[in-house]
Amino acid sequence: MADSRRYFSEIMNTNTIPMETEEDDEEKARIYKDPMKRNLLDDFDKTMPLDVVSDERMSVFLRVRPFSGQEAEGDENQGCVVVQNNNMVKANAPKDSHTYKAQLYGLNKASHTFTFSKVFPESTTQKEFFDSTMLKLVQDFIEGQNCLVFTYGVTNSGKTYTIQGNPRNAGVLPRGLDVLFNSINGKQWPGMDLKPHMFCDVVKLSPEQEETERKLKERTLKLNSSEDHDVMTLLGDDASDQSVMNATGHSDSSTCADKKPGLHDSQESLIAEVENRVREETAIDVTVQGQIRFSVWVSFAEIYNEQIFDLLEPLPKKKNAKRPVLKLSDDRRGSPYIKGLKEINVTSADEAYKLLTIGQRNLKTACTRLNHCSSRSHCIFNIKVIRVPDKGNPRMARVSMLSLCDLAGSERHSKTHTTGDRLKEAGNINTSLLTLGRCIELLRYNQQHKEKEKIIPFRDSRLTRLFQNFFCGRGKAAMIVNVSQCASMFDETLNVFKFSAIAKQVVMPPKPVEKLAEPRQRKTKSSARASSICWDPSATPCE
Ligand SMILES: Nc1ncnc2c1ncn2[C@@H]1O[C@H](COP(=O)(O)OP(=O)(O)OP(=O)(O)O)[C@@H](O)[C@H]1O
Repeated sequence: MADSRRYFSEIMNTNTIPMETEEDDEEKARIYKDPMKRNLLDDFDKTMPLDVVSDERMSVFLRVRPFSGQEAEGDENQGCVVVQNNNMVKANAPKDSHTYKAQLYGLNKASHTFTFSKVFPESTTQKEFFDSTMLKLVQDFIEGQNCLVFTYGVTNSGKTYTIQGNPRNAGVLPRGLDVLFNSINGKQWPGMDLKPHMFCDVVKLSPEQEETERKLKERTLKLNSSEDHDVMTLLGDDASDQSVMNATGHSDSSTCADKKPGLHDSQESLIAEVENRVREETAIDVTVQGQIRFSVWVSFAEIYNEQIFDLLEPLPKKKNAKRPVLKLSDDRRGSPYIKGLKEINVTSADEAYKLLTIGQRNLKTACTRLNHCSSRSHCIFNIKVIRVPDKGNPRMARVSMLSLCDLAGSERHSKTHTTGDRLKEAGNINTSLLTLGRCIELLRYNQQHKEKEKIIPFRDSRLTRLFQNFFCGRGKAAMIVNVSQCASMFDETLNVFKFSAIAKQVVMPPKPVEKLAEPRQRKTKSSARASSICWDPSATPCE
């Protein structure tokens, strides 16, 4: 407890640079100057029914990465991370670490033990990890629950491997997509006339709008590295030589090299990758839900330097052109969502996987252009399922969302990046992860001090605003903690352990009771959407 408090006071003092943006000003004006428009849900969130007894704690899973060949041969294997049993791990400070030196002065302990919902040793396969962590969440999601899964760990600890994996050894995201489509096979809603809207609403599209959606999907699926080629050609050879320094002061090129697009990437290689990937075969029985049809939509966003970008948006071809920045907005229930983020209807896991790969390639190219490494971004892949009663009124549809977030490396970049863009970047990563830490700490504090609750600073970063719903009863959250066993990263890894120890104590509040409302028709402002019908699906019973 004292340790975790010290950790938070310590990281509070790191060099962070909060960015004031136009959006922030608008936001403040909206919230503070116009009390009529103030989002009271924020105030209620801290008093939401936490007093209702709920024992469901946030699941926190630990995965230990095996040593790479190079690490195993070097001096990295010093028994720093020892798995004790299914739930417990011991962290032993190596002699060169700050932690070890601090314990000589009585400031710290050389060994710490941490418990988790489940600990996965280095021998765990991708399949075993998925079955024990995500499968149940995918089932909850298909049955209508909003779920968030996010990874936390230092750079190179295995976050992306765990979430995305590779075509031969898929991570939890492609496996989740496979399970979803294996389960709803033959039960899909025909057409694209029902589309998710805002956080979890649905709009009914006109035939013309449906056609527009179809063309948008076609265009997006055709996005490929021919555009990347143009970009790379424009940049010349310099682009592929760029490397970034990582937190340990070494060149990041080894981490980033495999993340940069090759000049030979093409639509053909993408098709081959999709066709040859190894698929997950599990299916969940959805017949218990009754006569339901399912419509699946996906989106892919990046938060970099506290700015949100659409990874399914083609990159501007001109060398100095900026990517469009997306804003956060609240729906009428106060649920934050990314305004203008493309949502694409998918009819198979392969289509969704293709979009995931296109988004990753976009990210890599953007990173190369902007001279930053993809591990400096938070990447959020959203899957939304609209569940429509088969023969009933489509107005009885409900939406649920599964959000998978690959967070930026949690090490303190400010230690090594002290100038210009790197400093701004480091500050922003620290700000969002620090805010996430503060939110989790205060969630836990409020649950233990109901008489003097504190306001949770969800609004202090884009990331925590997006996570807010899941932490406040409108969904479930699970955290995957990735650690490497390397002696050189021990101090940072210990901070990751301490962070997760706090997260594990957070109880997920029960879903707030929502009033039943009459389905309503609403005309949107935009003439393009003039015929859209929007209703509140979560307020109407499904069956
Ligand atoms: N469980 C594992 N088994 C085998 N290899 C792994 C495992 N976890 C990670 N790796 C390998 O370790 C390397 C680093 O993993 P990865 O890129 O997923 O780290 P990361 O935490 O996402 O890093 P960054 O924050 O820089 O994106 C990769 O080469 C990956 O293939």
